[in-house]
Amino acid sequence: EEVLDQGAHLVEVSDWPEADLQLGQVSGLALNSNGDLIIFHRGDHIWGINSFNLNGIYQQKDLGPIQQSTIMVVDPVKGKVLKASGRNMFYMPHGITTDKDDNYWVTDVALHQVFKLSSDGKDRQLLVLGEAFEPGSDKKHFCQPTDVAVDPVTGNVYVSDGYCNSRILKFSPEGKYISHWGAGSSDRKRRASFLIPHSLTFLPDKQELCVADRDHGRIQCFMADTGEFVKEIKKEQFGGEVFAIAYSPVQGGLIYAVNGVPRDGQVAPLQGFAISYSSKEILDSFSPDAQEFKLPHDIVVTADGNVFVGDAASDSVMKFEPSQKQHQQPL
Ligand SMILES: O=C(N[C@@H](O)C(=O)O)c1ccccc1
Repeated sequence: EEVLDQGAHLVEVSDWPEADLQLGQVSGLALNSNGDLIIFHRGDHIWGINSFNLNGIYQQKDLGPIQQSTIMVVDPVKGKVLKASGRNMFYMPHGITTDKDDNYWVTDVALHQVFKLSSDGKDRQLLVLGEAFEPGSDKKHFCQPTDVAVDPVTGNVYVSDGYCNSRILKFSPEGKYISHWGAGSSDRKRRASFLIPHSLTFLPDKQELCVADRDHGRIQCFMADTGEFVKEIKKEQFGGEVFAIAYSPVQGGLIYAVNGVPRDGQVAPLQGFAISYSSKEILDSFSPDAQEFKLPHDIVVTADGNVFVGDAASDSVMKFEPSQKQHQQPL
């Protein structure tokens, strides 16, 4: 179907950021309650074909943790660095999210752990889930966990686990295991099956959790409370891979997504999408005008409709802002 010609079209803000942010592979993006952009990146560590063995065991432990600041707080208007932290803690950063108290929740796919960190610049570990460097699939182990989402009302914590487990786990605010669905869940009602649950976003106005089911090239949404399946959004334009999603409660709910290149070759252009949650229609698609997307890896949307995309291959973050289509240059 055509991209519906209504409302705004997202265009790249080509002069953002003003300064070079000295980023490594950008794996995760988040926003804090002040609207600042939080960037989670890998400094000089690179996820390559030799980073893990076939059992998901990290092979480069002897490199030690990343020395650079892996957590950058950046102002959304100019792209200036406001705060930098996260040194000497991580081996292979992946997902980052904030909770209603502005704590950071991050995943590290080499440590196979989830951390709740203070955002005062001291990175105090307020909660740690999983066992360092020990992959597993029980209630106390993850295998390359990819992302975290936190329900702002209940404080419940959802973890997408991950490259080598294909399940979603639900924990209490204090980190007590509650339930899980996807692989390994016996509960018939929750017969979900994921192929790299890669990104999570919480829908606060619907009390739902949506998952980027990456290699199935689809978005699946569930009741956050029960894990019950609600809906699936799968589009030809995704080309078989959905890497990341974000949500804005405007216009009845908009889901933003970025796609990726499937293992057996590119079948669709790399781009971002704005999708109506209710109609599942693609309302807008967007991509950078100067450089192409290479590995769009995470996406966030601000309260005023600006979108940031982190790219894990071009080591960059790109900003997009809504511009009314009507004022576009005539073709
Ligand atoms: O998925 C991969 N990477 C990205 O998702 C990421 O960097 O998080 C990957 C898989 C195999 C080898 C190399 C990279």
